[in-house]
Amino acid sequence: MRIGIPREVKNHEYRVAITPAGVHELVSRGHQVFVEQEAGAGSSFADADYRAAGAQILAEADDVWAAAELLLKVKEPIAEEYSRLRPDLVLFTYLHLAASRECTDALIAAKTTAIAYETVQAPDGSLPLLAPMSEVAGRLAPQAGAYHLMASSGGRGVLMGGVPGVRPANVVILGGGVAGQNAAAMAVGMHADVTVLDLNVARLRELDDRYRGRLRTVVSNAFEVEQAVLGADLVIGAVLVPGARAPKLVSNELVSRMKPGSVLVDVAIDQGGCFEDSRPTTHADPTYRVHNSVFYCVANMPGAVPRTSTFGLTNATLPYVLEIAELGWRRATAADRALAAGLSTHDGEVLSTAVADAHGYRGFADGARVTPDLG
Ligand SMILES: NC(=O)C1=CN([C@@H]2O[C@H](COP(=O)(O)OP(=O)(O)OC[C@H]3O[C@@H](n4cnc5c(N)ncnc54)[C@H](O)[C@@H]3O)[C@@H](O)[C@H]2O)C=CC1
Ligand SMILES: CC(=O)C(=O)O
Ligand SMILES: [Mg+2]
Repeated sequence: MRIGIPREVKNHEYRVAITPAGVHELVSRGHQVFVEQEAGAGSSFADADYRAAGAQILAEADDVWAAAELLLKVKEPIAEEYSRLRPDLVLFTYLHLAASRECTDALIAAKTTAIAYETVQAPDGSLPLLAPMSEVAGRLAPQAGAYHLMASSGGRGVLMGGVPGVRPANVVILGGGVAGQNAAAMAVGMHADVTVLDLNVARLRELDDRYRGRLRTVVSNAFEVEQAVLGADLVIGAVLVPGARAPKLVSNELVSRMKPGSVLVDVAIDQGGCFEDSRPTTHADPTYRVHNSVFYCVANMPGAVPRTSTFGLTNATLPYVLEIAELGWRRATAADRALAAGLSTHDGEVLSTAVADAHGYRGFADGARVTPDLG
């Protein structure tokens, strides 16, 4: 199969969809790989590294897209890329379509077959292609929060770990899944006072067992979220309902009663965000104020640590890329239900219930296809 790897174009996105080792694996199995010039530069991979692994380097993004039967990306296509979408292309990338009607409609209009990394779902319910980036974003969240808690960054002027004789920062993590657990690990490591809220008691039990009193676990409901948020210096939003828009757990009114200079990091922003006032920001301009609090809502947090993230991403995606390359998307999704769960659009139709629901597309019944009215 012909596989294309363009350079990412989103703001401060330095990841690339595959490492040279991944290219080597594909080429050694007889596939052709086309990499855009400098695509790996942000992750410290030179064109020569890809060439040595067997890739052909192409100067123009247009040529990479045109050469590809299967196009691997990191982030969803953005407006300047929509014209390159086409019906005989399989696009495999993070899509977050429930949060973007514009991108959904672009894929539908172009009749592209799109498979979303973040909804590939293993039989146990886990999300193997979201997990590595949730690990990265979760580990970054206390780091970003700690930075913005500094008075010099507009925050409350609280040091995460305090000092002997002075209280540490109060850190509240909403959602104890992959991102939440990784955020907790770092926040505990920084000696903060950490509380994790989740609906899933089994998750909280695991955390309680692992940390043996070094963090608190609380079942999530509106009352407990309010109590926790009012006491917090730093709130990290890390909830997920797979494929769907994130539930809004922190209202504008609640933020108005938070401590002045408190910081809210919304990791769940790529699914629409779990705070009422969340809107996506970029690494170039990551924060804004709501009442007296600082909101950080960067939708591609792992893009800031591209070298780590590109390895983590390729480790997870390569087995699925190989399935698609060897079998074609139809046979690959028929053979692997985890991969099939990632199918989002095909031939002008939405194949995901959660995405169709998020955009109110009419006539969608679970498992059926829907042709939205793009009117
Ligand atoms: N901003 C960024 O750069 C990145 C964002 N993400 C996002 O982070 C979010 C979390 O992802 P994962 O940790 O992998 O998901 P996960 O599925 O592992 O964990 C989500 C957790 O949220 C819990 N939850 C759902 N509703 C809740 C509620 N009302 N109250 C409390 N907990 C609730 C679930 O029980 C689950 O434990 C996703 O939206 C994902 O897309 C992931 C990577 C990068
Ligand atoms: C998961 C995702 O969207 C990201 O890593 O940017
Ligand atoms: Mg994202």
